[in-house]
Amino acid sequence: MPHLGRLNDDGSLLKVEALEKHVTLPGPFWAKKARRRTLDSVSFSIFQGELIGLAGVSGAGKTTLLNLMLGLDRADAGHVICEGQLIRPGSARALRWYRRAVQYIPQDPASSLDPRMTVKALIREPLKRLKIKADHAARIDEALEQVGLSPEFLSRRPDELSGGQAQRVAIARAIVVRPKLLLADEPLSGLDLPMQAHITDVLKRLNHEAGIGLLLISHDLSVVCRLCQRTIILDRGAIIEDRPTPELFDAPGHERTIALIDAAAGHRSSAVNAQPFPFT
Ligand SMILES: Nc1ncnc2c1ncn2[C@@H]1O[C@H](COP(=O)(O)OP(=O)(O)OP(=O)(O)O)[C@@H](O)[C@H]1O
Repeated sequence: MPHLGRLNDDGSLLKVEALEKHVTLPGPFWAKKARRRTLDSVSFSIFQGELIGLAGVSGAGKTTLLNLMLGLDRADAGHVICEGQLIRPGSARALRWYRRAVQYIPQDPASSLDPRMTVKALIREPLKRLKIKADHAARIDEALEQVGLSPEFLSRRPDELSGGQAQRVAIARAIVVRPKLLLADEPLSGLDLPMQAHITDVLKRLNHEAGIGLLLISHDLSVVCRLCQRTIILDRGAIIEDRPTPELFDAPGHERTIALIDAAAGHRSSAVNAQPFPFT
């Protein structure tokens, strides 16, 4: 499929339209299996360069939605659309254009980085896999610099990296293909506060300087409010809020949002060297 570079009919880069997903619950082999709805008519659009937070408690359906948006799983109803094309599971070749446009940052970089590979080989790997014809060495240097790592890291292996350095390598691997959008699954979890602030700055800079959009998935609204202009709250598989972040914090429209804001404020106040919580 050629990379057409056009937008969806509503002007968005990525559109999620009335997505439904069910899971079949385990039970005795003779019984009719019960089904539970994990996504319920989920719709939203992501426009070029937007910084969006997708928040919800554990079990809200964030991972289920992410897997559909990445074309790793098939919806029971509804669509994911990018550049006017339906996104669904397919061969690596068929999805190559999409992987160039939309990249994924995993939750646990340490376990997603092949321990046998050097940082240089790890960052080069998506360029090779996606058959990107460019000066690979120059792209690798550029990506490393964008995440604030010096060239001395190129020869290191994952077990020679701290958690924050490994996360920056994971981000470098995602941006080396020059995507339009990053889908990041809890990218700050497991990092201390200074490193969280550093990675937040890296993601902000990528947005300002390279125009890369972000869908940041997190259960923690304190992370979302530092980075994202718009916040979507997912609750029991359905979107209950989709609003500008300051507005959501000023006047939350749902009791489940208030609970998430209270939890986020609690995280901040219990943290050493906590910075002021911007919207409370
Ligand atoms: N394979 C499965 N079998 C049964 N239930 C499942 C399966 N996968 C997901 N679920 C259920 O679907 C719901 C949504 O799960 P999902 O992992 O998408 O939530 P989440 O918001 O990502 O949670 P977390 O923040 O803990 O990762 C949960 O109730 C979960 O128990």
